[in-house]
Amino acid sequence: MPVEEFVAGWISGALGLVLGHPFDTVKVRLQTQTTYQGIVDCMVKIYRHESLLGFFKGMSFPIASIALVNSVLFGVYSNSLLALTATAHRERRAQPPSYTHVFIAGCTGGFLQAYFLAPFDLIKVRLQNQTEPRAQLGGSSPQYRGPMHCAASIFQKEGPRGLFRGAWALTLRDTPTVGIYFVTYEVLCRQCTPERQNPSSATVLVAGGFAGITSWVAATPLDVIKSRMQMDGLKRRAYQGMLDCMVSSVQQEGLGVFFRGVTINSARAFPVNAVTFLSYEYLLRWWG
Ligand SMILES: C[N+](C)(C)CCCC[C@H](N)C(=O)O
Repeated sequence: MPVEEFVAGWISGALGLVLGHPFDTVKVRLQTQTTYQGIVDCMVKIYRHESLLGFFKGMSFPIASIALVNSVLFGVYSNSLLALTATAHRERRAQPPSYTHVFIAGCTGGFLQAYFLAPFDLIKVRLQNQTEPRAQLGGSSPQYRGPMHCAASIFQKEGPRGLFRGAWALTLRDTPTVGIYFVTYEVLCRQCTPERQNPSSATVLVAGGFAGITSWVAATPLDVIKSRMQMDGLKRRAYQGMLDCMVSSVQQEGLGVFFRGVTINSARAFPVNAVTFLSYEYLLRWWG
């Protein structure tokens, strides 16, 4: 994989990420805390209590890790397609792979990236859930002072396995839904593009955006469980495991719990994934 692709993928991924992070913070809070009435209430409370900075909590680690996570996701996807169909990226418009192959390659990418993503995602979620304003003289100071401190204290208190809390739910969330992500993208691109041609920028943006929304809607039920598992054990253990987390969440809050944060997640997914796919396609065209 050329270095330029890696660097540019990181930068464009990071741009999408910064754009989407405030939405992500609201989503994580709605999924794991019961103090908010809805999206607007959550936004107003974050702003009043923690200022604009509150929306950007937990962002530095995802920016540092997106290079790794995105390259595993797209790299494994593309190489799995190569193994399944014996076509490289530049040949795929002339000889389009079947949707089954796209789905299997996507699932493989999703499965492997989940392990790289898990510790970074855990730290992001723990930091996003700290509701204390940053530096508050005389006020209660937050449990974690920053991402490194958060990682170190999880490691100390819970051991190396602690850093992978919620990783199972994350793997189950991402394996099928990354398959859905790439299939949606391919279907929409092919629908809007004459045969054997590259999709236009507008098509790539729209197909990428909708791929983000569709896959996130499908991912939301396990996303809620994942976030709750990641927050578990901070004060006291509430759940025995993933199934227990599902059952007790449904018992206490009804089936609607599985769609907590779906609206805000979709609003975030469109711009983030439009930008991600546009840069992915263009980099491969320029350097391919
Ligand atoms: C498959 N799943 C929906 C989990 C995620 C796929 C999109 C990943 C993208 N980096 C984003 O943050 O939106």
